[in-house]
Amino acid sequence: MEVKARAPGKIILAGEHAVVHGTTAVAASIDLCTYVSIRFPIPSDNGDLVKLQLKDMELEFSWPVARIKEALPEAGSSLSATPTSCSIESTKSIAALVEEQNIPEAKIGLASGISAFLWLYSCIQGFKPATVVVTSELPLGSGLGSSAAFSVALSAALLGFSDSVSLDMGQQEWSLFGESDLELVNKWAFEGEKIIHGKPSGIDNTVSTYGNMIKFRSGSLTRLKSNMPLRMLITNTKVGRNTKALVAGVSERTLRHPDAMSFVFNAVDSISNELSAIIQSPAPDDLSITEKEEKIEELMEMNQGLLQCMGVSHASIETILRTTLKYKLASKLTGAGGGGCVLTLLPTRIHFLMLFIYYTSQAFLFPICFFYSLISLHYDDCQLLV
Ligand SMILES: Nc1ncnc2c1ncn2[C@@H]1O[C@H](COP(=O)(O)OP(=O)(O)O)[C@@H](O)[C@H]1O
Ligand SMILES: C[C@@](O)(CCOP(=O)(O)O)CC(=O)O
Ligand SMILES: [Mg+2]
Repeated sequence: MEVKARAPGKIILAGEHAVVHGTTAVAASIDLCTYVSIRFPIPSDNGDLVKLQLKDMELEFSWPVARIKEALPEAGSSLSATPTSCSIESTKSIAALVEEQNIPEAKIGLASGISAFLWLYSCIQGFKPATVVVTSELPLGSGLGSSAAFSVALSAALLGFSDSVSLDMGQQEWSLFGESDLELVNKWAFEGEKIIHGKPSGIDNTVSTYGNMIKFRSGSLTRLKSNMPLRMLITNTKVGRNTKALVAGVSERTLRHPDAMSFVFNAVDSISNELSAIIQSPAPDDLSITEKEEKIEELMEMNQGLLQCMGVSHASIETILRTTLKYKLASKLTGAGGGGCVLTLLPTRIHFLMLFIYYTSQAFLFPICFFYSLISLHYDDCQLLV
């Protein structure tokens, strides 16, 4: 039997980085997903390998089950219903398992994803041979939460085979998890994110697990219901970066300037709360859509300024900001910054096609940019195909 899970990526409308330090952030899932399928060999296959195939990159990694068991005895003793953090000892053993695989130098960033795979796989499924296939519509390391979508889809697929989750195995369509199963998927995915990000806030795995739009603070989520159209253009600067290093950089700055940074984080908190209130305010209220959009644009600009204070902007991001400003459009980075993707609010006054023509006429942007056109927000939560 094969189980396939899918989980969406995300954008952060306000509050990235500050959310790691306990303030509020607002995120929405997008309709680009990561897919993970798992197949266990039938007895006649005589398989004794755990295989991980990253289809988009045409890469395959494999380990004899006995080798994983020898390196990670601790993992096999955990219960799938009890998410477990990877100890320092297991982190070292996993590093050795990953090193044995000779990952191509240009793809070395995958090491953390492969490490998360080894931990989640052996904790949830124990020491069994299997073939795990991963594909993704998300660009990796670009701020759209590929690490979280990977961790969520992987946890969901692995749990789909475990006794901890009760699913109707006769389904032919994508099926949704129940509320308590979603919570379990989210907790395991957070353990994966910890291996990839170092110190994640948990917002990315939470929005990927539950879908739609959420407000998130210190591990707890509030589901948001948007009462206005919200169109975002996503531009990928294609400048590679690593979330773990950027998050660590902000923490170091916070240690150097604790007072100043606490004001920055508090300002971000207010921005996120105001943004979520505007998005949720009932449609026929005092503010017209245009007034709401203008407020959101201003909040995005303010959030971007504070992200610059945290030291996570980049020349490529500033180029996009300048370009969109020419058309009186507000933008901010999304995710960890340092390159990656930029959000631009497309207010109802702007027709997307018009903007596309203007924007693409900026020929100098072509070598560095890639558009995702309009990505629809409010995508579903993680799902399973059995
Ligand atoms: N489909 C995938 N297969 C393997 N590893 C993945 C996949 N998606 C994400 N990852 C891991 O997550 C890392 C990118 O995560 P991160 O730096 O947090 O950026 P983002 O989450 O914004 O894409 C990759 O370098 C890789 O280690
Ligand atoms: C910077 C941060 O707020 C978001 C990181 O998102 P991404 O990995 O760049 O997609 C980190 C976190 O909240 O865990
Ligand atoms: Mg990430």
